[in-house]
Parts: sequence; structure tokens; C-alpha cells
Amino acid sequence: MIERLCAAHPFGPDVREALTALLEESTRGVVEPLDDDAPDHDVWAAWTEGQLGRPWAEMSFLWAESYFFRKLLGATGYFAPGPWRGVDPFAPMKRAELGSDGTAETLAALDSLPQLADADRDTAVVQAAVWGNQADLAFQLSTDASGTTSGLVSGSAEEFWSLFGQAGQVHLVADNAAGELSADLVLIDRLLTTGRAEAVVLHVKPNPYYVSDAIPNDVIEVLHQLVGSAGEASAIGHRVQDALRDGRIAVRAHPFFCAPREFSDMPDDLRAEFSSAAVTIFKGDLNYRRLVGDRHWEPTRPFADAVSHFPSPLAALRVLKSEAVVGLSADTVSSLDEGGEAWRTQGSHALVQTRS
Ligand SMILES: O=P(O)(O)OC[C@@]1(O)O[C@H](CO)[C@@H](O)[C@@H]1O
Repeated sequence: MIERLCAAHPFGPDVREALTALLEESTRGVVEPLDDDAPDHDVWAAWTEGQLGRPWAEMSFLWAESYFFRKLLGATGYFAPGPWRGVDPFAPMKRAELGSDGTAETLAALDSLPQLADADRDTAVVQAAVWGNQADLAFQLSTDASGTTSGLVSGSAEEFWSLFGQAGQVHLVADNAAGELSADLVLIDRLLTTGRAEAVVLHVKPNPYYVSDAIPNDVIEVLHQLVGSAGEASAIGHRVQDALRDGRIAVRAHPFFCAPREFSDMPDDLRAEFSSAAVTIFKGDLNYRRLVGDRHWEPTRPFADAVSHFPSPLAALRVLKSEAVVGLSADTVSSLDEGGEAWRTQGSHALVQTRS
């Protein structure tokens, strides 16, 4: 990943040395404190308490990966005065995906939506939002990515839509930019145009994270792409743009969404926001890990038990890219295990899980 960053940016010797030092530290060294003077220093001081000086290999994967991406921003000068201040180091990768043939095909496919019956359009929009999560660069750099889609191991689009009753404020905790965020805006448009939501809060990351994760600027980039395209994609883009302008859609970027913590530890202000939600939709693998707890749970552990900490109705739309999974039937687990595939980590299987 660091090689790809250095190939994508004309970083000078100082940044390249800092990135090399991070690679050395995180693969063979001990956890060192942040050495940049960023505004999030105090909050990271709390999040790194008790971890400094310990070998990275002893850290939980959730903690290590989060801290790695935060230190990577420090290394590239994201927070420092200079040419790279505020420059998203992953922007070239996101831009390439947004401008790819695959994304163009996805947007063109939206033209089929108006011809569908309502129930079929509901299903198509949810399926696109689920599978939009497959394309994520942090994962695609791993060895497991298979690129195939083997279907849902749990839940359905019908289960997702059954969660919505009295229209209220719906929150969507986004994951990746580009193609996944495009599908998320299509889902948000569907929530608003069918009256399932009076308003939507779209939560993105405050800083670049896990390569593909969406930050506020990515919302602008994706919206620009939708509005500038043609057909239904453009119509959806204009409706989303209008909803942003009249306040029916709000974008938020709470610091906790880049924390090395599970959602059971979320701060009171964020918990209060979700407590008043009609439904909260969590997108993607990392959000799922943070939601259910990043543990080797028994996969048959009830989803409702794993998310009992969350204060309101929720849905998880996730492609499986890591080991943590709950809410599966014993038959499903044995049939998947007998299939001999790395179904938990290769990104070929997905799920829709809800708790009212
Ligand atoms: O949340 P996403 O984008 O669906 O997936 C992100 C993710 O799969 O990438 C990492 C692999 O490097 C995992 O730790 C993490 O869960």
C-alpha cells in the first residue's frame, strides 16, 4: 500500500522516509506515540493509553489497523503545514475507481430502475448497496479478495425494508467512497422518495482511513459524478443535491468513526444521536466488526445479542472480509464450511442483518 502511495504521489524524501519508518515500526517495532501536532492529539492520547512501547504484533487487529492509518496521515503531512496538508493520500485510488468502467456501468444500470415494480426496485437498490461494499482497496490489497459474489449468507432485502415503519430520521454510517458511496446515495434517495425517511444523516469519516473510506469531499465527488452523468443516475444526483440543500440530508463526520474502538464504546453525544434514529444502517466490514465486536464469536450467536448495546433499530449491510460473524444458522455455517472456501474473508459472501 505504501509503495502504491509513493507511486501515486510525488512525495519528497522526508515523507518517503516517514512512510518507511512507519512500515518498519508497524511490522517489526513497538507502538510509538504520534509525532505530529494534529488537533486530535488528546483523543488519541486516550486511545493509545497503555499501548505505547508494546510490540505492534501484540495489538488487536482493530486497534493496530486504525492506529496505522492515523500514523500514515502523520507521515504524509496531512496535518502539518506544507504542500500535503489536508491532501487525501488515497484520493488517486478513489478517483480511479470513481472514473472506472465498472462505476460507469453501475451508473448506467440505474436506468433500469424506473421500469421496475416498486418491490423489485427496493430489492435492486439494497442489493447494489450491499455489493457496492465489495470494492474496497484496503481489502483488495489483501490476498483473499476473490471478486466473485456467492450471495447472501443471512437476511434479505425484504428483511431490510421490513425494518421501516413510521417515517423518521434514518442514519447511514457509510464505508467506502466511489462505487459504494454512489450506491449509498441511491439507497438514500430511495428512502426519501418512498417516504421511509423524513430525513437522512450520512455519517462519513473525518479523515482518510482504510484507503477507500469516504470523507466529506468524497460525497461531493460522487454527487458531482451522479449529477454530471445521464438518465436515472443524473436524476438521482439532482434529487440528492436538492435534499442536501434543503436539509433533508445532512452529512456528519464524528471523530469516533476513525477510533480504534468498537461501537459499544461510542461517546455519549454520538449515542444520543443514534438514540433518536428511526433506523441506523451500517455499511461494510469494518463497521460490522465494530458493531458486533471484533471477536471469534460463535457464528450462530444471535445478531440481536451482539448489538444489544445499540440504542435503536439497525441494519448491517456487509460483504464478509474478516473472521467476525454472528447471526448465522448452524446449517448455513456447516454448508459454508463444507464448501472449502474462505467464505469469511474472501469477499465473496455478504449479509443483511437487522434488529428492530
Ligand atoms: O469496511 P470495509 O471497507 O468493507 O472493509 C475494510 C476491511 O475489510 O479491510 C481490512 C483488511 O485490510 C479489514 O480489516 C477491514 O475490515
